[in-house]
Amino acid sequence: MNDTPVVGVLALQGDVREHLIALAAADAVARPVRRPEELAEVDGLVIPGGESTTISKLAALFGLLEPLRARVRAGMPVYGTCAGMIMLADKILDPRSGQETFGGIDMIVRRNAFGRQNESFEAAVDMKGVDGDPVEGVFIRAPWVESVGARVEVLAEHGGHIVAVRQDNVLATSFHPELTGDHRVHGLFVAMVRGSAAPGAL
Ligand SMILES: NC(=O)CC[C@H](N)C(=O)O
Repeated sequence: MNDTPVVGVLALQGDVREHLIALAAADAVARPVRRPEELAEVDGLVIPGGESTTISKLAALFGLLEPLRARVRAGMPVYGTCAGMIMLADKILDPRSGQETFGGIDMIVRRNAFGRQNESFEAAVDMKGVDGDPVEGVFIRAPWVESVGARVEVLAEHGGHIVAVRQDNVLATSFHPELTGDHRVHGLFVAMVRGSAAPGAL
């Protein structure tokens, strides 16, 4: 791949702009993705935080559910934050009726596990694959990971709960690095897109 990968941000709902800025700061060409034709043109994709039930509905409406599932299966690197993490789980513990995910990580997530909007918090999180100081984890109605399959690498925990994981080409965090101005997690993802951060090497 050339040195500057093109990384899309799924732009159906959620904090799209913040991810576009963080990806550009991490040396990717970043662009919003709303249509299957746009999905076909990116080397990697970020699924932002927002509301997973809304993202699920809009993805079906925009004809993106199947094309996106197919690209994840084909090995396209994908990174989901918060609602994006939920969208990448093979299973949701407490889904709304009809709520679908793209899947990609053999895990079960619990939505809103850390509490409601007014219980949002920040915490220092030590994350495997991110050198130096802990990352500032911003948790907003965040999910946690209840359980993972054998192929899932746990990258971070907070309060005894799994909050960052990777399975092969798919990365997910309960928290929102795009809101902190610290672009190291996006840097890790861009390295995955470039093919320079192999699974198990973190
Ligand atoms: N900040 C977020 O992305 C919140 C996620 C939200 N609780 C959901 O279930 O989708």
